[in-house]
Amino acid sequence: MRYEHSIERSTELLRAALPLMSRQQSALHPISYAVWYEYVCGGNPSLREAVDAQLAQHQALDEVRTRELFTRHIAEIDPGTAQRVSDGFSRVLTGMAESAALAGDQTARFGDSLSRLSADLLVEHDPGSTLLALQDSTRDMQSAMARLQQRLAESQREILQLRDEVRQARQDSLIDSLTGLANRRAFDERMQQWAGGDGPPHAGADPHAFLMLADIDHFKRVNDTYGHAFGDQVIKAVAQVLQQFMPGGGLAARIGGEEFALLMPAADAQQARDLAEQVRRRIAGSRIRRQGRADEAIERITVSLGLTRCRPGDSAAAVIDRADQALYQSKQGGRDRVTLLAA
Ligand SMILES: Nc1nc2c(ncn2[C@@H]2O[C@H](COP(=O)(O)OP(=O)(O)OP(=O)(O)O)[C@@H](O)[C@H]2O)c(=O)[nH]1
Repeated sequence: MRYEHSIERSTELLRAALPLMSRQQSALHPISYAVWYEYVCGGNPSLREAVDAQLAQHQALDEVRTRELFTRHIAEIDPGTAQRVSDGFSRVLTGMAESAALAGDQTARFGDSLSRLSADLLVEHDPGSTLLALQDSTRDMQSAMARLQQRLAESQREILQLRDEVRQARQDSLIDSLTGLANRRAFDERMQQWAGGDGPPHAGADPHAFLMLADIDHFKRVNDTYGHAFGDQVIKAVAQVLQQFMPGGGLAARIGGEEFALLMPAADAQQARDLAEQVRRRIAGSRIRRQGRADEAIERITVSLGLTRCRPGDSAAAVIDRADQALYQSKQGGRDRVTLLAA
């Protein structure tokens, strides 16, 4: 998801963020602004939860905590992007401060000239020339205000662009670059959301959530026999199958070198097992060919799968541990099989 806030919306967010920011112990700078902007816009649940927990203890955010929140929930992006965004905020805020100061000076000058003109009127100067001078001052004031408006509009555009960059970089940081599946961090976040009491992510549609772990069998041998590049090709092929079978509301992730997870809603254990069996069969039945060597026979690629139900009340770690035990049993039992460990 990308930020698509209108100028009006980002102004609203700016207005909402600034008072919250100023109540904290941290200085007002681009990093604290980013934290509070994310907080008020509501698109960053983990940040919101962390800030709310802090505020619930009536603790204002100090410098150290603010930077921690930024690093953990916003800047988990490459340092180059983080630096660019930070520089961008500095620029935008400095520009806004300069514009406001300019407008302030101009307003003060306007006030002075009004006082002078009213004094002139009182001492019977030529009223025509006084009115002309008044007209000039008003025109100056109008153009200062127009410049201010333009600067603010430019600043807002720049903020939107920077927000887009942060969101995009964060999005990228949740994707596994080899397969395009969710990565370990995205998987952990989703599991935490569920274990944190929000209910399974797909609870609205189906209260039954299952976790399936899959591990490619004898993958070291595949790498050793056909090379690392072919190993990568196998990983991608397995990922594609998981993606194909992922039910709506589920999450398919690559959580280790040759280990995958599928978080899925299913009506009951039988349905979850059927889906895992389909995944297993599809992979075992695939013919993955080496690029440029279409005729070469490759040994069958298989996966072992461990499946368990995610029960309300379970911690994320407990569910993963149970699925891991089920996977281990599949390996011990001869591989290329599904084991369901009842909760
Ligand atoms: N090509 C490739 N290989 C990887 C990647 N990540 C991990 N590996 C390899 O995956 C292999 C995993 O091997 P093991 O954990 O020993 O297990 P295995 O050979 O799959 O055997 P079982 O799991 O017991 O069936 C190691 O050789 C790693 O080097 C990757 O991104 N690409």
